[in-house]
Amino acid sequence: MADIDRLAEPDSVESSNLQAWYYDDNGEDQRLPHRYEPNQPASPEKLRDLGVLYWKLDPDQHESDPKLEAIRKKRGYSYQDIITVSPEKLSGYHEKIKSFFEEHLHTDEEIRYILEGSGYFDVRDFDERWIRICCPEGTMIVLPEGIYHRFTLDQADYIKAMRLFVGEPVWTPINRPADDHSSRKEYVTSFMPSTAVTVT
Ligand SMILES: CSCCC(=O)/C(O)=C/O
Ligand SMILES: [Fe+2]
Repeated sequence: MADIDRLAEPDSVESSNLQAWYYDDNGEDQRLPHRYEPNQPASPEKLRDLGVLYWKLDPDQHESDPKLEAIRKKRGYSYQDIITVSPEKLSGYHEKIKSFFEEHLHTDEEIRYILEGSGYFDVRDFDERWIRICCPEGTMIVLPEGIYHRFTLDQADYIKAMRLFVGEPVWTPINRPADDHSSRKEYVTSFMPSTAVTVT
């Protein structure tokens, strides 16, 4: 395997230290962890099967990180910017926070690299359960095109994230229901267990 391919490999199921769990929809503040009692962890295999990729990177090096550079090159991420989500830093904070937490999909991957602070991405599995993915500083996460998901800050109310994209960015969320959207159909074909083709 070439160096760039090795460097750009997502964290493996075995090496993963990402924390994810099934979301207890108990009506409390969305920024709380919403863990069941006892907790119901979601395995790295489960996230892999849903098409979620992630890497643990060093945010102090984000301006000259060979691993980030390899990921960017390998996956064609030609665009990047930085977004800070906090009541003080983001104009239209309340509307944006509300829209991030509406269940939606995108017509492209959603790629975020958490440089400071933390938050939660929730992804829907095929049993209609939410899986909450904890994203502390240093997490780079890729949600595949067409996956239903949402985002919330945690109680610290602060995240600074790099957004990456292939080509000209399109941030527009497509709210659920979007089952007939081509991106959703493609996602279902690729990842739903009864339709996905498994490569052995
Ligand atoms: C962590 S960046 C803010 C969330 C966001 O940009 C988005 O599109 C959520 O789905
Ligand atoms: Fe999104």
